[in-house]
Amino acid sequence: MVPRPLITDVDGTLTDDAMVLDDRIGPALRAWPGPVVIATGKSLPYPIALCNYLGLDRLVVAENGGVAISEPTETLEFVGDRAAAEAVLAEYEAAGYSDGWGTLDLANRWRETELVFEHSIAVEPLREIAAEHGLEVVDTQYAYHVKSPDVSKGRAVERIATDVGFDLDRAVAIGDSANDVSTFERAGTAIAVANAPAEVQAAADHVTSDGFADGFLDALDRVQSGAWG
Ligand SMILES: O=C(O)COP(=O)(O)O
Ligand SMILES: [Mg+2]
Repeated sequence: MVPRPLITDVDGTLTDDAMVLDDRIGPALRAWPGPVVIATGKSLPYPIALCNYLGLDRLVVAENGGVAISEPTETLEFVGDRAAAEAVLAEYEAAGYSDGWGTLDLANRWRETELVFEHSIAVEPLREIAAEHGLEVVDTQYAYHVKSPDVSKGRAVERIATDVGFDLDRAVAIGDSANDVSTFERAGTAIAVANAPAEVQAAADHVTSDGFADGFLDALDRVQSGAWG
């Protein structure tokens, strides 16, 4: 039997509640018998470094699907429009608001297809301005992302699956937030960890009892034992 692909979110799924990577994640991902796709809202250097130092193939979705990379097949795809998001930021700032990052902004520094705002900012005016520019605001629970509506982790995962040649119907997707629902919709088995909000849990086939990395590791065990198909 061909091993099942695994598509995993990072923040809130492979981490603890302080967003620190759980020590058990590296061994668990290296032991997964099929391809592993890291699909995150973070900018590209973060998941590339994660794969690098965990010893994983670089199959990466970054920026909520704005960037898709498969190193084995030399795929590098960008979709989305950072300039459009910058126009939203400029208008938001002109209205007296800020993106919340201060002067050392490591969240947007390497971001190429969207912009991210700190989670304590005033989101309603941001939503209004983004909508006027044809963009949307996605709440990952840790930040707000201003992005093109046609950009999604799920669409980027489709691109990687086509290039690498794996079957999404056999894939297992695990995540915790609104930006994971598009992946849930495409994978054969979708699992939300317990810290996911109700609407994200409702989009999954299974929900773990534990939250964060404890839930993720439990989900891997259940899939591998055949309990969750
Ligand atoms: O970048 C974020 O806001 C969240 O990142 P994640 O998609 O890995 O959870
Ligand atoms: Mg997450």
